Amino acid sequence: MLQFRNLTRAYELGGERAGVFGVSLAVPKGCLAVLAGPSGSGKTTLLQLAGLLDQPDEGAVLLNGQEVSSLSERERCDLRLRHLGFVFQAFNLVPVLSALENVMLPLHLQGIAEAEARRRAERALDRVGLADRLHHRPGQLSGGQQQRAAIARALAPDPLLVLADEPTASLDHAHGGPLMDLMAELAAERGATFLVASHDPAVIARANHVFRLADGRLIEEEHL
Ligand SMILES: Nc1ncnc2c1ncn2[C@@H]1O[C@H](COP(=O)(O)OP(=O)(O)OP(=O)(O)O)[C@@H](O)[C@H]1O
Repeated sequence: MLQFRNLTRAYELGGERAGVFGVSLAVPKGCLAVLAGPSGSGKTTLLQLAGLLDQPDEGAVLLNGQEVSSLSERERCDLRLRHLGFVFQAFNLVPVLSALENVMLPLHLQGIAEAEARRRAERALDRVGLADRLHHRPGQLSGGQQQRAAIARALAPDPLLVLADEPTASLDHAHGGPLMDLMAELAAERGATFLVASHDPAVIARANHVFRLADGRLIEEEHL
């Protein structure tokens, strides 16, 4: 489903060279894959390349066999809107909108009509256990509930690929595991592919595939 072919994205700062170097990997459809590694190992850089938010210096990103990293900005933007979902460490929900309105937002951007957008958003929030919190604003939800709303927002448009950067980092330990269980269930039931960057053992323990990075290079792969 997602492939990196010999990806290099180098940053030069103060005479130091950092980034990711020659990374090749493949993530099959419907699986929960984790990019693991210490701070600075290149996890976010790879997620940004997979999310078409950045372009590699060398190599290619393929989605369903199609080379997508060299498409125009407009084409990449369109692919992002239609086929990719994002979950961030800090949830990134719009504070003045309710949970329901937050989840409806990407559906509106796709041009989906109001009633259908509402139906899909309600279904997505119900699936993540927030049926009784539709009209709460983010500030009226707990951290775990906000992250579940963010997952509902990422999944409501039915993306091929969901990218999550340290999704459990703002949650206490008791909430990280159940959140990952939910992602694993959603990956299996919807055939959506999840690529998660994390150094949280609770996240890594639930992955189907673990790609370990160090200093911008892939050093180990585990298929569980
Ligand atoms: N825009 C940039 N300019 C210069 N260097 C950068 C830039 N973005 C990332 N880097 C460097 O590239 C390396 C990889 O960074 P990246 O953010 O991908 O790591 P990470 O594994 O996600 O770390 P963390 O777990 O701390 O988020 C780091 O050494 C970082 O300092």
